[in-house]
Amino acid sequence: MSESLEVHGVDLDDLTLPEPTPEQFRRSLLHHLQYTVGTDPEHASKFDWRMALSYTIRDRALEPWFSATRRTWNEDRKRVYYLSMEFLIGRLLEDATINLGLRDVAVEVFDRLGLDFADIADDEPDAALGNGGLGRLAACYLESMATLGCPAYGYGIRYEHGLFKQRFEGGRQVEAPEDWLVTDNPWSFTRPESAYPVGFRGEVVEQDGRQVWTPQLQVLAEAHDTPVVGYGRQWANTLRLWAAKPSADLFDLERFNAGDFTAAAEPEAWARTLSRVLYPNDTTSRGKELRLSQEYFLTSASVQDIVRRYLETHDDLRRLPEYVAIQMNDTHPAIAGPELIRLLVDDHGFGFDAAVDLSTQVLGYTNHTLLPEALEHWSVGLMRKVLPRHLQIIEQLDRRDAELHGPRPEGVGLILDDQVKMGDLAFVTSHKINGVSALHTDLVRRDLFPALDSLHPDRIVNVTNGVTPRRWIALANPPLAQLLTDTLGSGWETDLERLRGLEDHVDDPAFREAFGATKRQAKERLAGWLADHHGIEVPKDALYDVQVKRLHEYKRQLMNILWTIAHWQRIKRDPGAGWVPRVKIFGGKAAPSYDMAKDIIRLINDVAAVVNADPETRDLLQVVYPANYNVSMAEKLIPAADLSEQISTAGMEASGTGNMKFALNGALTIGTLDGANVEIREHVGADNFFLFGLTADEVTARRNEPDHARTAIEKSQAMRDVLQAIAEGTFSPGEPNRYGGILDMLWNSDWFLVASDFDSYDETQQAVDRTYLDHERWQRMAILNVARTGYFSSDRSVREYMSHIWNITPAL
Ligand SMILES: [N-]=[N+]=N[C@]1([C@H](N)O)O[C@H](CO)[C@@H](O)[C@H](O)[C@H]1O
Repeated sequence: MSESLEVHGVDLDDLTLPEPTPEQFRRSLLHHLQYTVGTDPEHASKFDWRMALSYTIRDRALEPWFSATRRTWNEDRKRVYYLSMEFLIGRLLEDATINLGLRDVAVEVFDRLGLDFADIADDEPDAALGNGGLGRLAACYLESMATLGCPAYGYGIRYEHGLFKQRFEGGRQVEAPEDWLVTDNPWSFTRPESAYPVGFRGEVVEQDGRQVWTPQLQVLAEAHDTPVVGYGRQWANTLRLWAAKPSADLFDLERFNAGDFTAAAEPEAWARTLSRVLYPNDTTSRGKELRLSQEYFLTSASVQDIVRRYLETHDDLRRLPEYVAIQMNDTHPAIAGPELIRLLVDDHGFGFDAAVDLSTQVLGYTNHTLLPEALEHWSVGLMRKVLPRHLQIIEQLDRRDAELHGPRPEGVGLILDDQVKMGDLAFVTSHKINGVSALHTDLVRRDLFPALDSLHPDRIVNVTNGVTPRRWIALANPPLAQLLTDTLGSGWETDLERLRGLEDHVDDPAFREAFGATKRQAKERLAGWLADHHGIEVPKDALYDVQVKRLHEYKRQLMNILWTIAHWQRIKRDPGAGWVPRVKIFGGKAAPSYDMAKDIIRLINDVAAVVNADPETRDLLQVVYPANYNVSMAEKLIPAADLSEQISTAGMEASGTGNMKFALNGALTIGTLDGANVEIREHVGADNFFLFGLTADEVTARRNEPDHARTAIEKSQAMRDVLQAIAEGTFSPGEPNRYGGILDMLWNSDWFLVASDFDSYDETQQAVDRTYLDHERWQRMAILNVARTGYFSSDRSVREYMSHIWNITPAL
């Protein structure tokens, strides 16, 4: 701390904690066990120790948090505000411990107490406040912003229930409410002083030439802050999650006194639903009023908080873009444009044009998908009902845009066919729009916003996704992390391009052996965990072939399980052919209303039941599907993988981020030229990537060929044998038609081209087996994958956002 600061006569420097020596750490831990958790070592449960440890680590997070906040205020630094309906954080304890440089001390202290740090850390529930890649990306970006010293706030919703818990009954997915808040959350601080009214419905009347909106309903958004510590303990940012609270006047006392108790509580109950549960759809928008209300709840509370903070030290809102950047994580917070314009015009007297220009300079929009069903649009009627003032602003924006650009091409406009198009709204109210991989950004420009791109040719830029190496290597894969430090020295954690130094060691047999040992360790750890937590026994010396991600037809888990059946049939035909033992590992949830995805889950489990019980093949092929895939499970699965399945229909996976995590942990990718696979292959080299399948343009062409599915199936003996087996009920004894829907789809539509890519996928899988048998060659390829994927650090992505979109320089 540079100059000492006195507040209330307290020298804040006096508050700093002593260096965390093992002894000091032990004392602080036992202090919290006794005085914060309220128990003693003799009676403490795993939960008690975990809470005491969390408070001990949290203490250390507050220093970089306070100093970062003070520096940002004192130096009047520009801040970025990352608005996202999802933050798939996972667990925080071990991540914070590593970023504060306290893992070794903590492990040592728990050893001396006769306890196991990892076991205690495993007791923490995941904060599953997201569906998949989009939510996890937001979490990786927050951690990178803190590590880089980029002043930032993450704004999200404090869902009482995150993504549902998944279990299997008879192979079928069954959902149960997730309840991470059932026990105290040691990482969050309630900020009742930071609460904002958020209005809904009601009407807008013109008074003295001004539009005055009187909401019919109003809730309170209460802030809950979590420190996000950067690696190195130099900086920490804030994740502010809003909880919906009924404003006092919502309880209808009159009705209550009239004895109509439930009706009296109704408005209150409504208020709470705003932050009750996360919508479980990944890349699908359902257009529900509650979802729109949740999106506005998040956005309005956040934009009010941003303007309030700015006006605390600035009085000229025209300079807002110099101090504030707002990033919209997909269209979910796209109402931010109209909301900021509303505040500037209705509360701060700005003219409409000036307000629009100002907002556009402040806002950035990231598009994460091209899937039509994921592009949000709200009916004009619903928008008028829920947000009448914002609809006025959107209509005015649309008129203004038409005036500015003259007659617009067909299909361009914010409101079309009685629908408000949130993608177009986000585009016209942002100064930069980015896609999340090079291929995706090209498709965003060519297919999603061609007209707007030609009107605003400088707005669309690419920022390829990234992942944080702290969680996805240092935390998830300690043996590999240690080998990297032993080989490259420390520092790779914050400068991942240094992994390239491994290329100098690829020819060293001792290094290859050590590298191989880290993979074996990860496999043994996973096998132990699967046995203990899922009662699943897997061989340790097999090729671990892993596909973990949300269940969606474009991600083609179906093609993977169909190939697994073909492989099983091949082994049965010739068991002695020197097969590479394989463990096929699946993980992933389907949106509860996505029936086809749920059928695919059931098929995978049905195939597993038959294949795993087959005495002829079970030593050569196992299929496992541990239920409830989440961030913590990914941290155990990804380091153990030999083969990473990134097999989406080309042009449909905007980026993928699991693909990056697998490559950084030494898995080889079998994949299509889709999303970031393209760039991973460019970085690791075509020789170190198992490519197959149609390209994005070939996909478009193939879809236009009539009967493309039937043609492809008739050409593939292997696929026909697989479909035959399914149709005969091999995997659904007594119910041969169980998968009639899937078979019908494959023969007659197959929009995701499973049949067209099957043989290419099959040939490539056989090449994988041949390569795996050449142990040294596989090791070399695996080492080169780690060495050449430093580019996919989220630090690199965030630096690009800072320079190309947010115009912010790091404080560190
Ligand atoms: N929504 N959404 N989009 C996704 C993922 N499903 O969350 O965003 C992820 C993060 O950008 C992408 O990696 C992924 O390809 C894309 O489908």
